[in-house]
Amino acid sequence: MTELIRFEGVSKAYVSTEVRTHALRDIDFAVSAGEFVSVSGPSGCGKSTLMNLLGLLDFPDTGEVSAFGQRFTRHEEGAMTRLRRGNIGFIFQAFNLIEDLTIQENVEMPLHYLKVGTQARRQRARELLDQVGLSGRLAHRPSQLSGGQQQRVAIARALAAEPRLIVADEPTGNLDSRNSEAIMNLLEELTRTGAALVVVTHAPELAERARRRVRMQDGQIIGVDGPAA
Ligand SMILES: Nc1ncnc2c1ncn2[C@@H]1O[C@H](COP(=O)(O)OP(=O)(O)OP(=O)(O)O)[C@@H](O)[C@H]1O
Repeated sequence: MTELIRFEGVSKAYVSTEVRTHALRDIDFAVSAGEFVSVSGPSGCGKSTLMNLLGLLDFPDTGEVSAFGQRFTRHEEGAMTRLRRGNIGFIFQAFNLIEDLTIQENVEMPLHYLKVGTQARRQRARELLDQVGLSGRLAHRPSQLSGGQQQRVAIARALAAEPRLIVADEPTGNLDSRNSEAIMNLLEELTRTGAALVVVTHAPELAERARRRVRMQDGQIIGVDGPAA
């Protein structure tokens, strides 16, 4: 299987005036094409930090990152942004949709960054919103939709640029059980399209659906269930 991203000996600390918090300690981790991986562990164990690094939003203090065929030994903002926009989709607990834009415009956003033409952008956004069952809501604003519907928009947005990797941070965290179930089904379907999905979650019912389940504690990976990468 094609390897998309690999961390070797990755560590990351946050330094404030008083304390130094070791958020990640010597992590080795890789994700291959089409995988469905869950990451769980207690609050503060480093899950969000790991997701930020996976999403090429941040860079480790020490260690090496290889992503989409490129090897980084230091923070290279431009290259990381380019790789991120072309290869990675994001889904957040708080949906993170832009209220000033319609649902359709929100889904078009990643394509806008990639300079895809207006017509192609619109068409792709409509197709995706149709796939997530929201074709009747194209001109609505995010706040006019339920939480479950907003998360479906966020999933459509994450898929817009046909990413090879999707990172999701507590995607069902703000949803009731019925909406969570619908979102979990949608995420599972998404892994059948060939994209890799890495999901951080406290919810055992979501974590258990993943083929590989990573457990973290105190900035370290303490266990992996399922096939090794
Ligand atoms: N910007 C920051 N500045 C200082 N410390 C931070 C910062 N971000 C995270 N930390 C600390 O790093 C550690 C790991 O945080 P992280 O957010 O990755 O954990 P988490 O597992 O995602 O937690 P949660 O489940 O509560 O979201 C924690 O001790 C946290 O307090």
